[in-house]
Amino acid sequence: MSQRHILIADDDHDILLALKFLLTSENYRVTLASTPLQVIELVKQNDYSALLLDLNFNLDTTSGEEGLAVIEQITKLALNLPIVVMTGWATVELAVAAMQKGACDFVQKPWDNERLLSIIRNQIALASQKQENEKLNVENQLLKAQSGRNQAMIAESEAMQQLLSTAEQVAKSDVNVLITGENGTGKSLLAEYIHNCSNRAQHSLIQVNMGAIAENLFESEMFGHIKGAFTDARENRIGRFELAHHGSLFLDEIGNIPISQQAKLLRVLESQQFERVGSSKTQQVDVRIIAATNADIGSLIEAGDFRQDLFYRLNSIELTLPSLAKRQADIIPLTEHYLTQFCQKYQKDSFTITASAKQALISYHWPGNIRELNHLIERAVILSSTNQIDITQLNLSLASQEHPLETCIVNETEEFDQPLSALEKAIIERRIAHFHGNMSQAAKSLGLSRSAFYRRIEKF
Ligand SMILES: Nc1ncnc2c1ncn2[C@@H]1O[C@H](COP(=O)(O)OP(=O)(O)OP(=O)(O)O)[C@@H](O)[C@H]1O
Repeated sequence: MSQRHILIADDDHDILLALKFLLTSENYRVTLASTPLQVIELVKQNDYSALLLDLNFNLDTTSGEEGLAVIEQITKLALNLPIVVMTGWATVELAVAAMQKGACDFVQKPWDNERLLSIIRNQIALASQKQENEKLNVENQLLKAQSGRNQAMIAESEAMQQLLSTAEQVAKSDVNVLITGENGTGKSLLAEYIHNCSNRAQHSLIQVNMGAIAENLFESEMFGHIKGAFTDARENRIGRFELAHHGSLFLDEIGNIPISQQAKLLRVLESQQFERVGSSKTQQVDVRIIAATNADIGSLIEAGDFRQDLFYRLNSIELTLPSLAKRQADIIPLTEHYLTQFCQKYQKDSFTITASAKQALISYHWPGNIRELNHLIERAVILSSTNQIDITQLNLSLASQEHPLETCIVNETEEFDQPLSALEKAIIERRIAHFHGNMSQAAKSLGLSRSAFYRRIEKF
């Protein structure tokens, strides 16, 4: 464990020296400050494990006002820094006031060495536990949203073999990667693959869908906020950059980053520094960015909707996933993979596919790529009354009609077998396929805002 660093603040030189002696002999690293201003500056620039703070500096020696003002500022700067206050004029009222401002314990001068050391030890342990919990809470929420990931990647075609071998090489370097490709070609899966092959694999891969974040919450989601920073900020909240520290951050659908927020993102990518909303303390992170898009970023740049400098930061290396129609050698292995998966899920015996069905799958143009194949096989497994998939069960003729909107609803007999959520999912898929992956148009056609549309997609 790295050496714990304690900041001690008092205007009495002898007290500073005595405490320094005590704490260094216990193997703490110690920094001393003798004015409130110094304390604030030091906390802004460094990370400490605890602050031992005298409540009375020169101006006024008994009220504790100066110390209380320092506590108020420090709690906004260093969210999880435990503050232990000391004073020679301890009163219950002052102790209570200090705790209300955010101090976590109180010591009266002259102090008892053992008690002081035990308080510091306990408060440091509590603070790191609290920080860990805060991180775990948000991570759990994200993991729930991402559950079902960590899937096998089927890549038998020449094109995919080459792509994966380049991805492995790129993964070992720490450069930012941009993954491009049509909807449903496996961009998220490739991002996971790159993270898992990288030296950061032991740390988290944090995913953010840029289209799903409301513009006014962008900063808070990405950089976190402190309690009270805005009306709904009832608790401190860790942002995605902080969560991805030492790991990778996957920015999906980067074409949807609002132009008003792009400069803020660029700054973090350039300096790896940011501030939580409401805090003036700058934090340093070590994060590798993997971004993905199916949009034509070149046109967005021309239209003034995407910053060129941000694009250059994101696409140090660009990897393009071929559409499924361009990797026919993957179609049957993927089909078999999904058959096994859905037979298990729906507790059915294994399925076989007829030669004509295989041929139809290979010849089909797959506008929705692997996602479309996945859903088609799921549907076939659910609806089939035998354990064989023939061309008739595939319904490819319907699919190949370029997904007209009129066929958005599954046919009536099927409709009565399906829960509302399945129908909603089917409609959303159809709209996406109909508009060739243009999410804004698909959302608009359903009378939804883009972020409401993305929230539904994430739900499924
Ligand atoms: N090579 C593959 N092997 C197995 N399954 C795959 C493969 N590629 C993609 N999939 C599956 O296809 C579906 C779509 O993949 P994914 O979400 O990664 O695509 P995407 O390109 O990120 O889509 P979008 O652009 O819509 O966000 C997922 O269920 C994923 O598990």
